Amino acid sequence: MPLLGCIADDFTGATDLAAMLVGNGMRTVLMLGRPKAATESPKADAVVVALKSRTTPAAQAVSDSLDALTWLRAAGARQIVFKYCSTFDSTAQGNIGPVADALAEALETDFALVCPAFPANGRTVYQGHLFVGDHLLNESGMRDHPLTPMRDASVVRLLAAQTPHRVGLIALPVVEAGVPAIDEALRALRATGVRYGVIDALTDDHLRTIGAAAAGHRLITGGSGVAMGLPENFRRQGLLPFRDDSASLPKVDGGAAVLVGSCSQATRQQVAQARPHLPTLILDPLATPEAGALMAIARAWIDAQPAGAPLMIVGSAAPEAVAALQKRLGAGPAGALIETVLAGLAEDLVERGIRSLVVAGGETSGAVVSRLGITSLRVGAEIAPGVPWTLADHPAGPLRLALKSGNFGSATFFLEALGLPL
Ligand SMILES: Nc1ncnc2c1ncn2[C@@H]1O[C@H](COP(=O)(O)OP(=O)(O)O)[C@@H](O)[C@H]1O
Ligand SMILES: O=C(O)[C@@H](O)C(=O)COP(=O)(O)O
Repeated sequence: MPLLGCIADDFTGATDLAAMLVGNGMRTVLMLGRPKAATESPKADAVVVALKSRTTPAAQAVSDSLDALTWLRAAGARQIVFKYCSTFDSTAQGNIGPVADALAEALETDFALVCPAFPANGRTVYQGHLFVGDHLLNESGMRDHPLTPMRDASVVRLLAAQTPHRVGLIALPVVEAGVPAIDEALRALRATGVRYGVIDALTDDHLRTIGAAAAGHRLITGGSGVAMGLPENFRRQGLLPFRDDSASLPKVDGGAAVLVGSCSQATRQQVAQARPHLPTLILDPLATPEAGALMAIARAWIDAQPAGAPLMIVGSAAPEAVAALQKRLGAGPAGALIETVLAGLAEDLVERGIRSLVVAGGETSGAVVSRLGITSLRVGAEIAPGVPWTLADHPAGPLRLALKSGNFGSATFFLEALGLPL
């Protein structure tokens, strides 16, 4: 019976969180999409349900999240984590606020922490402001995200625009003063009717303290960083044994491919580094803005590549090219076009014997995994912080998948993932 139940708003975010839990000694199963009511509870210490609810209409995101919550509670989860992006990816309407509101109400709690910090990947929160490396969120590449452009760095303000409830701040000195000081600050916030406490965190030590302070919380919201300290709470209660076997996965034979849908600066750098080492197709959706025709071009290219050699297919582009396609098709349809094409190509590649797929982009990963009909993943060791290899059952045989958040990984990530010389 799982101790911890998690609801992630996209698929890469779910693998990130699962990697964090595995790395901290919890056996973790990842369920892709809303589990059917009759789905048996997996034998795991933690279950992460991966939704594609970050950019769906808010009502859909709420209903999917509530369904996941119902299933997780029936499975026995004692505490719930709502995982969103460490860059707080959302729009002015949601979906973080509406989903958090609905989960809090269903769990009958009047308070939840809001902790997007993930220092291992450069996300820190100070005075409630989110930094990506040494830039404020709104001055980072997230400013130009195709679906969720982030134009403010104040997490308090961003969340306040998405919920009718009050949002407060637990500032760094309180976190540094330790668990009793955090408890005291939370009591004070609750007493004034604050529903959400954005909490500062700059280091893993801060996250572990925050995790300890959240031991009794029914609902915790944040990036994967906030989960770092949670396994220890269960260990302290004698509910979780020490485990050191959580990350090993069996070997998988077959070819490898990289599919890129993320337009983030980090991913575009990774493409630039990998391109000289990998046969690469850069899709041109502006020239061919139709899924069937774009796929036909890509299929012909795939068929012309040497059998067994790893390859890379790139749908993403620089901000000007993204803006041009969005102007022509609309932002939603432009994103859907690239997602549809990459997901269709993933299916083709698996048919052609590819067994390891590296997919860059959260929405893109969701589209690929859904198209492949995969419903659960075993989570293995990390290639880079927040990006583990995972193993999936597929009718063609076991598949290795690395679902990479657009922003994660060093410039050589694709080469590292494929085991190519750097
Ligand atoms: N050339 C392009 N023009 C417009 N949208 C694109 C282009 N390439 C990719 N996209 C879309 O951008 C979105 C990127 O989001 P996502 O896959 O979640 O990446 P990230 O992890 O960086 O957020 C996807 O919907 C993808 O289809
Ligand atoms: O928290 C994070 O940064 C990631 O886990 C995440 O959610 C990734 O989202 P994408 O950047 O859309 O892949």
